[in-house]
Amino acid sequence: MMDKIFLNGMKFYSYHGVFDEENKLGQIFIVDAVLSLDLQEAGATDDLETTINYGEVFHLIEKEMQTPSKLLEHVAERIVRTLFRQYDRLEEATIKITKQNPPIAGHYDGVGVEIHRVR
Ligand SMILES: Nc1nc2c(c(=O)[nH]1)N=C([C@H](O)[C@@H](O)CO)CN2
Repeated sequence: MMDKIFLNGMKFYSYHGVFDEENKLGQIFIVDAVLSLDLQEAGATDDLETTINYGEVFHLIEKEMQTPSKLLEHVAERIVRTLFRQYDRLEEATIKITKQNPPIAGHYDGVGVEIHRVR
């Protein structure tokens, strides 16, 4: 199994959605990211340059979340593309985006998408 870096429960106030009200009012989105790469070198050398800095990943994701899209699929795909472009050592990425309170009447914990891409 491949090594992983994860960022769990990132929260952003953004304006993604199919409906006008979502684009105007915005809402909270929760993003979970799992990045697969070989972490042996970082484990052996203790050197941040030999891995992916998850603080930097947070800010890349934050920037993509600030650009409105209609579909969560599109947001997730943009995030993955940005990460692959930025990090040569990244081999696989899983991005999950959850809306906890979309304009859907009913009781649920959240709705959303999860995508997994291999370079
Ligand atoms: N597969 C998807 N279905 C829906 C999305 C989406 O992003 N992906 N979005 C919406 C609305 O924006 C939702 O927030 C409220 O109905 C609907 N379905």
